[in-house]
Amino acid sequence: MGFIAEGNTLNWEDAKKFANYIREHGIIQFLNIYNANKDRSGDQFKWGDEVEYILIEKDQQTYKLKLRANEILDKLIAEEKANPDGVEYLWRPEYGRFMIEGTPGKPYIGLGKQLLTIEESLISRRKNVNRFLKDSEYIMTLVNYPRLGCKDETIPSAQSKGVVAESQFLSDLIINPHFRFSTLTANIRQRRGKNVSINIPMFRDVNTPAYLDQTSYISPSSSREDPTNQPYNIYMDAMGFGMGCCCLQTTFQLSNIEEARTIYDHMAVFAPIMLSLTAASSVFKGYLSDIDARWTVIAQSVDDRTSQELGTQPLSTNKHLINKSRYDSIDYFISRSSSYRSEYNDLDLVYDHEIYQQLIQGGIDTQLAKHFSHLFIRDPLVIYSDKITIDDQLHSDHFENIQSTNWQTVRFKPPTPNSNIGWRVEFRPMEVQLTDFENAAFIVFISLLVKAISELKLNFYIPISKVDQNMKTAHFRDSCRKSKFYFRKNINDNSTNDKIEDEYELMTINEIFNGQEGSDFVGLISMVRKFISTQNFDQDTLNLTNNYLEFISKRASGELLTMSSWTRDFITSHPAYKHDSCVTEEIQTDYMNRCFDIYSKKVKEPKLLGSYYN
Ligand SMILES: Nc1ncnc2c1ncn2[C@@H]1O[C@H](COP(=O)(O)OP(=O)(O)OP(=O)(O)O)[C@@H](O)[C@H]1O
Ligand SMILES: N[C@@H](CCC(=O)O)C(=O)O
Ligand SMILES: N[C@@H](CS)C(=O)O
Repeated sequence: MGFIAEGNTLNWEDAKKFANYIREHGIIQFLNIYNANKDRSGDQFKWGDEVEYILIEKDQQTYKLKLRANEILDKLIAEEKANPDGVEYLWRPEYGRFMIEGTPGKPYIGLGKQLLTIEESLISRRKNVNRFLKDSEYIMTLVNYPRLGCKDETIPSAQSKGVVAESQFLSDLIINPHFRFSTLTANIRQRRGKNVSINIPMFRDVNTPAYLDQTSYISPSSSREDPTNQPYNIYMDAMGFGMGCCCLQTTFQLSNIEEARTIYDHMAVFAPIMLSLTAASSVFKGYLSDIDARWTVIAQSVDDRTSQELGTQPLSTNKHLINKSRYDSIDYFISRSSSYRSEYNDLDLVYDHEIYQQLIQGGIDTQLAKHFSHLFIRDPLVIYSDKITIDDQLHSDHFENIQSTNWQTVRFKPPTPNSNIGWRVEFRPMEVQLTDFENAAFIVFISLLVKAISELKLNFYIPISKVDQNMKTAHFRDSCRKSKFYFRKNINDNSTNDKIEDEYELMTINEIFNGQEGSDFVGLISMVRKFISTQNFDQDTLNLTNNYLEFISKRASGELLTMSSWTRDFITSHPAYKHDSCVTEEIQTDYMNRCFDIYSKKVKEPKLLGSYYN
């Protein structure tokens, strides 16, 4: 969840008048934070996870999205307010009125015995919410509700075409009632000048017609010339289709700013790899899609760029031609470590030159100045009317405003003013998994990897343009088993003698994790094992991490399916499936039943989980 405050928000016409003010003061606030914290060192390795859930109501026949997560959240937050230091979990709003986000009550410290508690914490986190649910209500960790946008999929049932999203498929009622979320929705749409337009390829099965109108998206008046009305295309028109998706994030506090900058870069290289390995979203708006991951759907769902910024009209009122959505992969590496080479930053970075100068004059080095002046090409979207003039020494609201609406694969997070929190990196690409076992496995794996990078001085650099190509590849159907990703051949090598093109090659996810036959590349699982061998883990922790690593190794090898592939298999072999890409209510119900039975251990699903989840 991004930066949130109480109060009234400005509509776009009013908000844009303050854009320059917010940016300028956002940078002043950042400089204050930077100067107070640039030399801090020796911060503990603290870290945490964020898991997003959807709220479902199950009756005998169907599963529907329940639009009252906000009511449950009110109760959870009341408990937190009454006992701020004593609650085991922190609960936060998410975009959908059917969503909720949970994090540990306090960050974990160090790596060791507490790894044993992660899965247990995820299990009891659900129970913590269950206390406030009715018998027929459940929270599930599904990336997206398969038929979101089809008729009658919510309780209460809701009509489309509200004034906020103006969507022909989604009601405004699905948006969390906190002002942040409706303001984001309306202001993105108004800034852009029209509805967002999300287009993803449909899976073309033998009976899939070129034009499908299961959700009647082809309105009688719309023409086949319309880019949103192309054959074999799934068209969605609202922020909720993207930000209604759930992810699994992890955040790490590193010992000092330099370590954080280095971890940021290496984890950015990992983002597409982990997106592919955790892929868990292959159905959108009731259709089987030809992509396996949510990322592009969210990217398109919050793309507020104007025609000028997109280059279809000459720049006049806007300042920059912008190559990506606010939600996208990062464009720039920021580390000053010895393994960094400027050639890795091979994208033509768009950044605000005035902000850049402000940062340089404030004492920031060119690399970090470029990073933040790149984030600050964006306008603030949510401005709270009574929090415009604030004390820049005490607050960071304006900085956080821009920072937290740059939803990128990794986020470099400076310390929070007036707190003991240090420099952090948030890893954001992973898709949430069906079971707490899988979520725990990925949380633990990423935490071990982050530590291994620092302690074993691993080097994952490849040119950032190749990371972008990997990001595209990660979406391909079954990319985890079938695609190849650019990856560094020698991750122990921090020398800089080779030609850049000789440093990397195309590898499968299996090779990246399990090593390459006939080469020195041993794979990440071995690297993480090597790191573990340097830690004095007790036997229980060793057994646990071993179990998780074996599971991840099998996902990577393709022996176990990703949730996306498993979902495709389930749907295409369902007796009611007509090989026309349509996921009907009947199929969805059986699918959700199956997910539910797997999660609650009523059935085993070895194709997805092997024998690891019993
Ligand atoms: N000092 C810390 N170091 C590392 N991680 C922390 C620290 N404090 C909290 N976290 C973890 O960071 C995650 C996000 O917490 P935080 O309160 O920073 O959220 P946020 O600002 O809403 O994040 P987001 O960047 O997702 O908008 C949680 O997993 C939490 O456990
Ligand atoms: N739900 C979003 C992330 C929302 C956020 O930025 O907190 C995702 O799946 O990536
Ligand atoms: N949850 C995200 C997307 S709406 C945020 O609050 O920034």
